[in-house]
Amino acid sequence: YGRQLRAAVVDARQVQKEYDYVIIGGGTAGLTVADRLTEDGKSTVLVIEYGQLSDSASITTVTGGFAGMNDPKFMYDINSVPQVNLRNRTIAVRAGKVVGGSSAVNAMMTIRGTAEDYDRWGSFFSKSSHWSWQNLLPYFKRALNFVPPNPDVVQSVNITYDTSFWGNTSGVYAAWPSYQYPATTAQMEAFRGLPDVPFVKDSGSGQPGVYWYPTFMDPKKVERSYAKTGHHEVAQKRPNYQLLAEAKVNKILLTGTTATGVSYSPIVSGKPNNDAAQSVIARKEVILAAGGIHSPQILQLSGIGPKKILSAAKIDTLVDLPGVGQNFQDHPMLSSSYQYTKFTPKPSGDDLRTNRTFSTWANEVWAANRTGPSSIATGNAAAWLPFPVISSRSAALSDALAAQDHASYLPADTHPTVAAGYRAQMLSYAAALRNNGTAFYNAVLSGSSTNGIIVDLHPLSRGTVQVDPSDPYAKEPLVDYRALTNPLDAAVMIDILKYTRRYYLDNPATKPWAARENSPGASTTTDEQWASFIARTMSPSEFHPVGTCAMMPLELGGVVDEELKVYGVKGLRVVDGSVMPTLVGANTCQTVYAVAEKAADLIRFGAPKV
Ligand SMILES: Cc1cc2nc3c(=O)[nH]c(=O)nc-3n(C[C@H](O)[C@H](O)[C@H](O)COP(=O)(O)OP(=O)(O)OC[C@H]3O[C@@H](n4cnc5c(N)ncnc54)[C@H](O)[C@@H]3O)c2cc1C
Repeated sequence: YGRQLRAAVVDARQVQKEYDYVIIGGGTAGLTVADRLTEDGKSTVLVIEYGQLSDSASITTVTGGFAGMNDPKFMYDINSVPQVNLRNRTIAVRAGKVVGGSSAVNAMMTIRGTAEDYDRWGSFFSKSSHWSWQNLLPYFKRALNFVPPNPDVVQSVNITYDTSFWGNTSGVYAAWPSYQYPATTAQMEAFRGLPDVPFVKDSGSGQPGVYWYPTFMDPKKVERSYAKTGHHEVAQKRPNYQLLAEAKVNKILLTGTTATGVSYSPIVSGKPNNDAAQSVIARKEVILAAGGIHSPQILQLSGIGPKKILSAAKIDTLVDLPGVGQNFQDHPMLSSSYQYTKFTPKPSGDDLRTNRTFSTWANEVWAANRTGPSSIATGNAAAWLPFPVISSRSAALSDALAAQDHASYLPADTHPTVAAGYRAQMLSYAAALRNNGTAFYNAVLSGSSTNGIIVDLHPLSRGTVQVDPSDPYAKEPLVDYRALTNPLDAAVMIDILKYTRRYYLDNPATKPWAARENSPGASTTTDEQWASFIARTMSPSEFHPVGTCAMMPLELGGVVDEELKVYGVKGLRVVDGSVMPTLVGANTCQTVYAVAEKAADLIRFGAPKV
């Protein structure tokens, strides 16, 4: 074999027999790791990605932030199993199927969790774990290239930031639109009308509060900045990097309990052609980076997972690993809705629809030099608040959570180690519910007279992602959020919704804007009514699937260790959102980049000495 590979983007016929590393999934994490591992110019890397390599405008467009996820070419087509506690509703499971993965289709909100979220991960191992806020901070800095907002925008809307939490070397940008609505600032300031709300100078500081945050955007091109532009396009200049797009990985090949390669089928006319299936050898490691939904599926298809699930699907169990596909988490989105009837701050997002002069100006400056309101994706301000700030019963809910029989809220046949891990997580959350280090409440500010999304940042229920026993290799996995199975989730969500009502209807700072509650409406007053509203309307997904290959100790149901190595298997790591043992109180993409940066160092240099 040669260290010098041929073209960087290859088709199945050009794939070599062997590489040092084979990466499954050319998404957010996979491309980040591939970029770092090829930096030395020597280690050969093949990335295998199901989706296509595309420059489609639905990926690159920043305006509005949702073009990618609305383009079915670039999305998996998966529906959850009916959710018993949500009136049997089925939920669309959204994940990107394209080079760049979900970073190509996400809403470009650039946020990290709080320090406590990352310290929690390490706490499941030991006090001296190298998974901590302090240890991840350098990787957050490496992960993104922060370009400050224009001084005129900073001045016009009072954006604050602190570059000490950011770096400027990555190919992936955290940048700012060239315009912000002053109405957004007014909505932020209106949180001062309620007690104890912290205001934070920079979104990267690891503190909860009300703050501005950037956009995954190339500030010169004013286009989406993501794993393809920031990592693939860097790595493809190197002779030791190759990407095979439009190929579906079927399974990881094991010799004994050592991962030695990968088998895949080229995609032809949109479908895997299994008659043309091939395999490729990984001399050093296989790196699984297929995301929170598909990484557990691929492990299970490879014979690594809970024996019971694998047997039901007629897959030979090579490594009985009970945690694979368990511990599934995503951020629930709540949907009460408000409308200000006398929204005075100007300009606001409404002006784009209702004010001819403003919208003409907006179109002109966008056409002339890609500036103005059309450079905004989904907005850049939100509130991320600890539970004691939003609820008067934080101590009571904390006590109730600690006292639960936790295992009784998991599926009946859950392995005792997985149940022990769940208990450890719930005890950590019980402490978090009564302190001010973890954000539970998220309200995105719209800059217009209607409200933005409302999110529960730390759900207590745990779902599952398993192979479909009826046809495990061909069908998408069975995704079950098991929404609201822990009854305290409803209690937390009720308090989130009540606080939202308070912000709009019972807040001296928003009073002059005369908000109207469109839903659920004034007749909803009792907790039973709120709970019914939640069951009818909430979505268990903000498209942030994590936890299904959890980095936890084996005795706590973990799938990977602190070096992200799969327990019981040699030569195999998981590096993507699925390794997060618990959700962070933030949209997940920035954390995935940081985890991938750290993983690349673990692979190259081994575990750090702490
Ligand atoms: C619609 C949407 C909106 C979002 N909005 C935001 C946001 O605004 N801000 C934010 O921070 N986060 C957001 N997220 C979440 C964030 O984008 C993800 O958490 C993150 O990108 C996940 O990275 P990953 O590496 O775990 O997986 P991905 O980036 O999804 O990568 C997995 C890759 O593996 C590939 N793959 C899967 N199975 C196979 C197989 N069998 N063979 C070959 N390849 C395979 C997939 O095609 C994909 O490219 C959003 C996500 C979505 C889907």
